[in-house]
Amino acid sequence: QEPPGPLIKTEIPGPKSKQLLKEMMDIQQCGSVQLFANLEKSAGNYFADADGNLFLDVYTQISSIPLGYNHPALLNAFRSDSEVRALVNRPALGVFPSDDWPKKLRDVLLSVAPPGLQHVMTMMCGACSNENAFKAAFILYCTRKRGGKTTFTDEEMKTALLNIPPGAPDLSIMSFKGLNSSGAFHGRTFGSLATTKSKAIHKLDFPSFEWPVARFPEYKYPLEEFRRENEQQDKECLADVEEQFDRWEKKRPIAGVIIEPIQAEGGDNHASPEFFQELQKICKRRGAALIIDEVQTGCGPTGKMWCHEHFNLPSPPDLVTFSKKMLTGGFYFKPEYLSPQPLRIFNTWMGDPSKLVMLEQVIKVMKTERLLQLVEETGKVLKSGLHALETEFPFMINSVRGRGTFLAFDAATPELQDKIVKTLKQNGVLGGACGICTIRLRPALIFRPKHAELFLEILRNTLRQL
Ligand SMILES: Cc1ncc(COP(=O)(O)O)c(CNc2csc(C(=O)O)c2)c1O
Repeated sequence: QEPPGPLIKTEIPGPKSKQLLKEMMDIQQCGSVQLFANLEKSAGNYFADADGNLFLDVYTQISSIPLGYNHPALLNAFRSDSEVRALVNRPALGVFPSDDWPKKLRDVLLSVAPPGLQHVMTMMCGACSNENAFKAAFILYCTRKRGGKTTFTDEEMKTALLNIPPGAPDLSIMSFKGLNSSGAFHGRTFGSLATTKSKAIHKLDFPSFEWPVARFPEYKYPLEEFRRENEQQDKECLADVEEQFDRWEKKRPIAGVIIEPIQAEGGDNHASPEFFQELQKICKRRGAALIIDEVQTGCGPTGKMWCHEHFNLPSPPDLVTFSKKMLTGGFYFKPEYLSPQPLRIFNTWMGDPSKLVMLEQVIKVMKTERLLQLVEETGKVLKSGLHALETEFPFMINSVRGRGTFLAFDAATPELQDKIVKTLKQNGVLGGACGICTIRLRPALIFRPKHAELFLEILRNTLRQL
């Protein structure tokens, strides 16, 4: 049962969180921990911390809990004997999946596949999903280079083990970053990290690949007042994509392009449907895979199951990666991206059947409670409220933007961004920051208009306080 509203009893973080943090710092570097949760008292849209404080949560564990805390459908997900067994007998899915696994993949994951895609691989997390989507892109690129042959020369076999061409070919994946903004986030494992362009601290001290980066559009808001400038952004960025393909053709050919439908770490940077439609045409013409990273935007927060559905692409993306609210990692893909041989896209677990038991419930609740419609309805209340606040506090916040409840606004300075997030927390709201000065909203799919009104009231009081 959700509480009627936030309740802050202590300074934030409170004494128990501070004590627990001290204990944990003796075990690992956990300076990123903000609060310790009391999972028994957390309910719906409310996060309870170890000190008895209750927060309205509009950040939801970095945008990864679809139905809020302790949803009954999830608490009851492991009632039957078969569900418990899926929990306790974790299989190596690439070798000994249980006999209900093909049906689970069809009934759960393929039932919500992006339009036009009928293949899916489960994986462990967002980075793992992107790593293996890259591998699928490289396999197809090289198979095509061999004229469709699926055998390897002795030289390829030998040099692959030495990490040198031709066995380990000098190819690349292109990612995106605006000229003056923080850029893509695709994960922190080595391949995905090579395409991550949001913060230096994610990458310092780690060897990486020198791969191409194209410009991501940087729009002015409100969109309707800057149509011409923003169309010019699209034009320049698409020209940059073409130029990168030309420039890297000799040096390190681009086998794939990865892009978020909204750059969700880089500062909620948006691009138009026209930009994505043109990008897809360029990828087709250049023989590069288009990989849409829906790890943070996927599973409904923009009002559609998949954010790229807003772009009306003439054909499906080649691969779509997911994690977070989908509770399992993985990627959907076109049939040509099926590896010709087994054991090339592989790891011990290849995902986790118990997560599909939970996802099945999430999808059921999304349907029965019409949560995509609720996201649209709540998003309208939230967005118009944010527009009212940017009018009331024009020197503090600006550039309200987003789809569904996947909304954001900019603070006038990075310092003010930090103060707003900190003061919101002290006032009982867990929010999130991203990019250089953006405040991002990532509520659960069960966030209702009443929660939006409450959030807006607390945000208004916070801005008046600063
Ligand atoms: C668009 C997108 N693609 C891939 C990832 C990586 O997912 P994980 O590896 O963290 O599951 C993420 C993860 N998001 C994320 C937010 S903060 C963060 C971090 O590691 O600091 C990671 C993502 O937003």
